[in-house]
Amino acid sequence: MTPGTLSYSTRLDSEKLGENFTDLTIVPKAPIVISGPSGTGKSTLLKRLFAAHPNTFGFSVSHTTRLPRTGEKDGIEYNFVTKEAFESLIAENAFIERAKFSGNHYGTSIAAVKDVANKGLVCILDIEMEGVKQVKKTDLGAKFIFLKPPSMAALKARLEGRGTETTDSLLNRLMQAEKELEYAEQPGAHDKIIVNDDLETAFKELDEYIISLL
Ligand SMILES: Nc1ncnc2c1ncn2[C@@H]1O[C@H](COP(=O)(O)OP(=O)(O)OP(=O)(O)O)[C@@H](O)[C@H]1O
Repeated sequence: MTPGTLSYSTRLDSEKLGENFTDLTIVPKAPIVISGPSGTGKSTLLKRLFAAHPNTFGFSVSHTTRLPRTGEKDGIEYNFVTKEAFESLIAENAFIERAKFSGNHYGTSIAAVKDVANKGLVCILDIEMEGVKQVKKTDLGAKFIFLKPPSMAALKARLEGRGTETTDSLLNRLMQAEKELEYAEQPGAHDKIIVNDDLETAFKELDEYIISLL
């Protein structure tokens, strides 16, 4: 079955049976975790994946203490919260994973993951290395995909090209990238490693792998 066929028939079923319906025969029980250095292209590829398969996947909306970038909306890209609010959620054990990165807290709440499943969608978790390690400790049975940049030079160029980083945050992200790449080298760290060099090729590989899980 081609990905196109799958997407089309899923959309038809949804239209016939209700907005939130997804054919349970093609929905895995486990979330799919995608990680990789900041700037490697996770958001870019996931946007395409969601567009190619409407009514199939959902993001859990993470919490963060970092400030919204231009155009980002609360509750859409992230739940933007204060440090105090984030700490209260930690105390309530609300998170399945959380990490501090570039001076800011990020976290995925259990409620946010459940919200996705409650809509009949497969939860895609876009998280960083410490989060991956923490999800591995749970019994969610997640599948782990690592998105790798073709080189550190390409990663730096992408972060610079995105225009979102200061000199400091760029350096922090590149240092963190080295750690992520080192972790990804460990056998069994991820179920699938995809190099995002040519965007079309990387998308095809990601799409085919994910469809093979459904
Ligand atoms: N294959 C590619 N070739 C060239 N540029 C790319 C490629 N994939 C993504 N980019 C560009 O690289 C930049 C970073 O991509 P993106 O924001 O998707 O990364 P990310 O992994 O989601 O980062 P973060 O973890 O910081 O959110 C963007 O400007 C994007 O357009």
